[in-house]
Amino acid sequence: MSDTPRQSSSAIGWRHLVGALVWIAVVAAFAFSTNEYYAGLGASVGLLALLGLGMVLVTGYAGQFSLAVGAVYGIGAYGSTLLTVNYGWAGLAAMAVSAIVAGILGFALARPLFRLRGHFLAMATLALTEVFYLLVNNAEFTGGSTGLGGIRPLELFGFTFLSSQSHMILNWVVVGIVLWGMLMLRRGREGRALLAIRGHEAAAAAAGINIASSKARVFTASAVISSIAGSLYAHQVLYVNPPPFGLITAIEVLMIAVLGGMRSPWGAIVGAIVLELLHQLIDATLPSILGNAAVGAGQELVMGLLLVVILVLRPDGIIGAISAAARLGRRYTREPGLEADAESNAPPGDDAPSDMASQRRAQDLVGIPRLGEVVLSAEGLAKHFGGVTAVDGVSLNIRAGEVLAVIGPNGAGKSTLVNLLSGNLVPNAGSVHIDGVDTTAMKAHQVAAHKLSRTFQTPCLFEGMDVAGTVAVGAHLRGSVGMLRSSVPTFGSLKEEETLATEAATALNRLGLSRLADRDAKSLSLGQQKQVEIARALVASPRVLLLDEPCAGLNKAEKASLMRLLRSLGREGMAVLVIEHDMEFVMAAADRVHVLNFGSTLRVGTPEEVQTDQDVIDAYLGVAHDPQSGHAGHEDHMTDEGVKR
Ligand SMILES: Nc1ncnc2c1ncn2[C@@H]1O[C@H](COP(=O)(O)OP(=O)(O)OP(=O)(O)O)[C@@H](O)[C@H]1O
Repeated sequence: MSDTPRQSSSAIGWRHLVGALVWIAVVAAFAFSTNEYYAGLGASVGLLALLGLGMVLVTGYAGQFSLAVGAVYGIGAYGSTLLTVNYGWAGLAAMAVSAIVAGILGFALARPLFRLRGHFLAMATLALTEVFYLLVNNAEFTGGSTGLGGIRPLELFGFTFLSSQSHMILNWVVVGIVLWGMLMLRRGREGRALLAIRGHEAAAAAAGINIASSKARVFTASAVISSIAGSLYAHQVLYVNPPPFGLITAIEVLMIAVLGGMRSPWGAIVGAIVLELLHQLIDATLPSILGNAAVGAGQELVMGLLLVVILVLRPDGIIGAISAAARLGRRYTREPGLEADAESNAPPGDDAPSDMASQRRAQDLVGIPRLGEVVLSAEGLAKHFGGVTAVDGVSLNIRAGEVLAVIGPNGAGKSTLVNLLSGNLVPNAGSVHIDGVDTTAMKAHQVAAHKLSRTFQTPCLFEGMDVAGTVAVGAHLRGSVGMLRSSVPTFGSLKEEETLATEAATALNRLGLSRLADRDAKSLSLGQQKQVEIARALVASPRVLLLDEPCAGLNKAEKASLMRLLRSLGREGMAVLVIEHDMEFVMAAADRVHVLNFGSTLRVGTPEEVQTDQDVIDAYLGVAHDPQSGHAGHEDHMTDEGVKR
């Protein structure tokens, strides 16, 4: 199952309404058919599911491992408590203000926090939870370790939430709303952006996604959700003390998300329910095995072991396992021949409705420089990595309608040069201008907004995303729907989503990839992945296109089609820079060739001039240059094109 189901206006409507009614009916049926004790348990599981949803949002969607959940849960609980007990506020107003405070704090802390990665981020966010715990445990105004009581139950439209049944229904209605919002978010532009960030930050930034801003917004949203859970807790238990807001809760919520599956919001729901069932099972069986005294320690031991087993065997959790089984089922039930059909990949450009593509390009390129005008110019670019000078004073121009090939031996600085042009790296010296605008110090997403798109030497696709979703990420800057409008779709946001999906389909069609639209992009062959990246770059309608070794993994027919595609892009006025080791391709496709050696420019000229230049032959083409194979006499090698900054 792909993480990126697409959204259309038909996706919202009666099916969602029916889903909501079924959700409420099931929750109400459970609440009213059981006793106070189990309804109370159901209410607690609802709160844990809500906290799990917050974690899935920030960790599962955006890939940022945060354990700040204890602290924000506590902000909601203590905020509601203090405002209602000390100032006599109504519960709903206290809940709203606490959520706003948690959101503001989340937003303020997000930027410094998300400079950290992996376990450093986990440690820092865990420290936040611990600091909050120490604060409320020692401060006088929070009642210290004794806590605070006297909280009033929640009242809504004259109804007072007193019974466990009412708490359960309220909690699960809130869970349902957040679940729906998160499912909607995942289907839209902002959800795709988060999944792209999770998958590959450099590629996400190159597609125009503002990574820092997206992370800050998702952390804010997660803080608001956890804070609401805290407020609900306070108004249901009517007493708060520090223990529920510490380390143990953070780990329990992590356990829920891991058990259920981080990738889907359903994981939080399933994880919370299954974890509670496991608790019940252990409570029922452990005393007879270990004796009553060891039950607490035994619980923790069993849960810890379970966490390790899940992480080793099924890191995508129960929902991941269900999805894998469903995929397997689909494969067996699929009509014979369909799979083979999906495998067969028409060469790029062959099934492209060229008139449609040209029409779209013509629309997109209104107002851009005329053929031959300089679109991108770089002056004296230099980049050092410690003692290594990767690029040393390189200057170049790319003109509208031309294909400029950059060639040179391995390690000559070609990829570094592209990273400098695209904003993925900041130069130590020199400047870059696009359409006269100085983009030298801009970040990759800002450069992308100046109509520069790129592909990577090693395809940078996104885990769990299908081909259509991957390409739609490239259209990020063509849309404007933000997180809130993605989560609560409106007619306008759905319309925009349909437009982006159409744009992605057009780009896929142009590359001959339409039949692969539903396939997991990372499961494709290297050549197909390279083409998906080109489609992702093209859907942004760039003025400058940078291709890093696009021929790697392509067969002869696919290379010929790529050549045709480059020519047609040239005719449409795009400025193309292509790094390539395949000399036959370079000589046929390029208008000019820029030869790099040891980070410096060795020669610039037409393919014919460069091909016969003795310095170029000595440095790169060499005696081993084989016109049959078309490859220069140097071994290709792949480097990981991660975030190099
Ligand atoms: N992030 C980095 N840290 C340190 N050194 C780097 C980094 N990126 C590139 N280099 C070095 O800079 C030099 C140029 O590397 P670059 O990848 O730009 O060369 P290239 O011409 O693209 O090579 P290839 O054709 O093999 O891809 C190499 O010596 C490489 O080891």
